Amino acid sequence: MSDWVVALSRGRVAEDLRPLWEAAGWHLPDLEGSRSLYFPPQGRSPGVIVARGVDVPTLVAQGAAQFGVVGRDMLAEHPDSGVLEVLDLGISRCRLVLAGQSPSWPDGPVRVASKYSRLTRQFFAKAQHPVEVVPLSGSLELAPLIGLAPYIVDLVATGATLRAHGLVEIRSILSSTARLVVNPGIWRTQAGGRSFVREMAAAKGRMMRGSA
Ligand SMILES: Nc1ncnc2c1ncn2[C@@H]1O[C@H](COP(=O)(O)OP(=O)(O)OP(=O)(O)O)[C@@H](O)[C@H]1O
Ligand SMILES: O=P(O)(O)OC[C@H]1O[C@H](OP(=O)(O)OP(=O)(O)O)[C@H](O)[C@@H]1O
Repeated sequence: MSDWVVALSRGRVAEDLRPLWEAAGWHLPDLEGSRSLYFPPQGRSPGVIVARGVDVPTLVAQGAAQFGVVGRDMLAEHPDSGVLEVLDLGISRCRLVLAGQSPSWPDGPVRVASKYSRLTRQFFAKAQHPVEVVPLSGSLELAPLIGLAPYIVDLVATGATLRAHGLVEIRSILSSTARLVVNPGIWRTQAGGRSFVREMAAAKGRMMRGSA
C-alpha cells in the first residue's frame, strides 16, 4: 500500500498530471466525475486530496497531505507557505504576464487587475513605476473591457484568452510549471519520501520520452 497522499487541484493540474501518474503505473481517480474530495491510497497508487490550488500548500504544511502539486505561480505569490519544493513536474506550463489593449509600456501611474497582487506589486516596484492593484479572483480579461482597470496581470499559455478579449502581452513576469511540494517535517523524518520523489522523477522522464 502506498504511504503517500498528494493534495492537488481538480481540472487542469489533475488532467495534466494524469499521463505522469500513468507513466508511474499508478491509478488517478476520475476527479471530475466524482463529488469526493478524498481518495485513499490504493495498492501502489498514492491517495489524493482535492483542494483549491491556492490551498494546496496549506494542506501540505499542516500535514493533511504529505505531498502536493501546485503551480510555481502560486508558490511565488505565497512565498511563506511553509512547504519545500522538491520536483519541477514540467506540466501546466504557463507564464504570468502584464497585458493591456496596446503593447506599449504604461504612461504614468497604472491600475492593474490581478489575483497575483504580491507579484504585481513586486514587478512594478522593481520597475520603479507606481501601481494600484485591483484584486480580483477570476475573469481578469474582462477588467479592461468594463473599465475596471486598463491593465491585467494574469496567466497565459496559448494566448487565446487574451486575443479573445482584444488584449496583448506587454511584459512577461514569471514562467510557471507545476511543482511537487512536500511537508518539511516529513521530508526530514521519513526516508521513503525520497524514493517517492525519485519514482515521480522517473515517471516524468518516461512521460516526456513518450510524448517526444
Ligand atoms: N492556461 C493555462 N495553461 C497551463 N497552465 C495553467 C493555465 N492556467 C493556469 N495554469 C496553471 O494551473 C494552475 C491551476 O490553474 P487553474 O486555472 O486550473 O486553477 P485556479 O482557477 O487557479 O484554481 P481554483 O479553481 O482553485 O481557483 C495555475 O496555478 C497555473 O500554475
Ligand atoms: O492563454 P490561454 O491558453 O488562453 O490560457 C490562459 C487562461 O487560462 C487561465 O484561466 P482558466 O484556467 O480559468 O481558463 P481555461 O481553463 O478556460 O483556459 C488563465 O487565467 C487565462 O484566463
